[in-house]
Amino acid sequence: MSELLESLWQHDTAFRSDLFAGKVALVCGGGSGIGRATAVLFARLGATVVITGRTQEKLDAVVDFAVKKGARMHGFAAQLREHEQVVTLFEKIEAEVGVPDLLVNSAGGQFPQDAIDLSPKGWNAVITNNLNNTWFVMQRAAQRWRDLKRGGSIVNVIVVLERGMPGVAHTQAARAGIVGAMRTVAVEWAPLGIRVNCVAPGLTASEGLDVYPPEAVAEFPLANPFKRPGTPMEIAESCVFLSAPAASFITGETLTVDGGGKLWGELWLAGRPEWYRTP
Ligand SMILES: CCCCC/C=C/C(=O)SCCNC(=O)CCNC(=O)[C@H](O)C(C)(C)COP(=O)(O)OP(=O)(O)OC[C@H]1O[C@@H](n2cnc3c(N)ncnc32)[C@H](O)[C@@H]1OP(=O)(O)O
Ligand SMILES: NC(=O)C1=CN([C@@H]2O[C@H](COP(=O)(O)OP(=O)(O)OC[C@H]3O[C@@H](n4cnc5c(N)ncnc54)[C@H](OP(=O)(O)O)[C@@H]3O)[C@@H](O)[C@H]2O)C=CC1
Repeated sequence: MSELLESLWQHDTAFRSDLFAGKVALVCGGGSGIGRATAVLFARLGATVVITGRTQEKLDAVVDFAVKKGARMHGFAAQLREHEQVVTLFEKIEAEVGVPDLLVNSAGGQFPQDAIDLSPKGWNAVITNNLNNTWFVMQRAAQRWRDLKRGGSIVNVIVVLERGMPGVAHTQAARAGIVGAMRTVAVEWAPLGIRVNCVAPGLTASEGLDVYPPEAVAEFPLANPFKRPGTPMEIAESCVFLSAPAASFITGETLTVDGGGKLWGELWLAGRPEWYRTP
């Protein structure tokens, strides 16, 4: 783990080292994968960072590393599907750290299953985990910014929607909901000085891939024309760009970071069905 964190810390970046000095960044899902890379990058660029997720130990490992590097980072556990926990989380952050200026929502996940077999409980679990949690957090941030008469930036990490994604219909539906909400509030919240954007990663080498069956994993190199997964830092750089002043005129937009997977590639997350095998 410390090797991985060290490589994130050393990774080349185009951004200025004091870009976010004086800012507080909240990264949901910051204990692993894309969220962890984003949190580490914010910390390297001078932000005070708060990471959240359900598992305190995962958060502590990232916080301990960052603090040893001289960065300012805090880890507060929360179940973001529960609105009350989101409200309490914001109260705790404001009391102990300060009001976040920047929000990156990278908390989420799903399991692979053919859509025809999804149970109502499984559908609801994934919708709640990817639509409700993101919405609760972005709305709470916006409410606090409105109350305090200050703006902010929100970046939601979603999935690529253009071609559908066999094996994860539930998550596609949830993320499409986020895009609809994002485009709507980009207009409603512009007068409040709030920008809202999404980053849509392609296949990315994170712990999150551990839930996919071996036959799906074996074909992951077919997901895009580079024939490799992206790295969490390749996604993090886009999250940070959209949070930065360099993106001050960008709102309601989705930035796809998928190595061209939208244009060429195949991804069968629950395994390739017989019909789509070559004869
Ligand atoms: C462009 C490329 C994109 C593709 C690659 C994408 C990769 C990633 O997104 S990686 C990132 C994310 N990380 C994860 O996905 C983490 C793993 N997933 C989960 O934690 C769960 O899937 C969860 C999101 C559903 C967790 O919700 P929770 O409410 O805790 O779920 P339960 O375990 O209680 O299950 C509720 C219900 O859901 C059904 N179900 C859950 N897992 C499976 C499964 N593996 N297969 C089939 N059905 C599943 C099931 O109905 C569960 O109820 P019970 O039957 O009563 O257990
Ligand atoms: N890796 C990939 O190929 C791709 C990933 N994505 C999306 O990007 C996002 C980040 O994924 P990635 O970093 O790869 O995967 P990870 O599983 O590593 O990251 C997801 C993080 O979200 C946290 N989390 C999940 N559900 C909740 C919840 N209800 N409340 C609080 N925290 C939660 C998890 O922590 P904990 O379990 O401790 O709560 C975990 O740290 C996800 O939305 C994912 O679906 C999109 C496209 C491709």
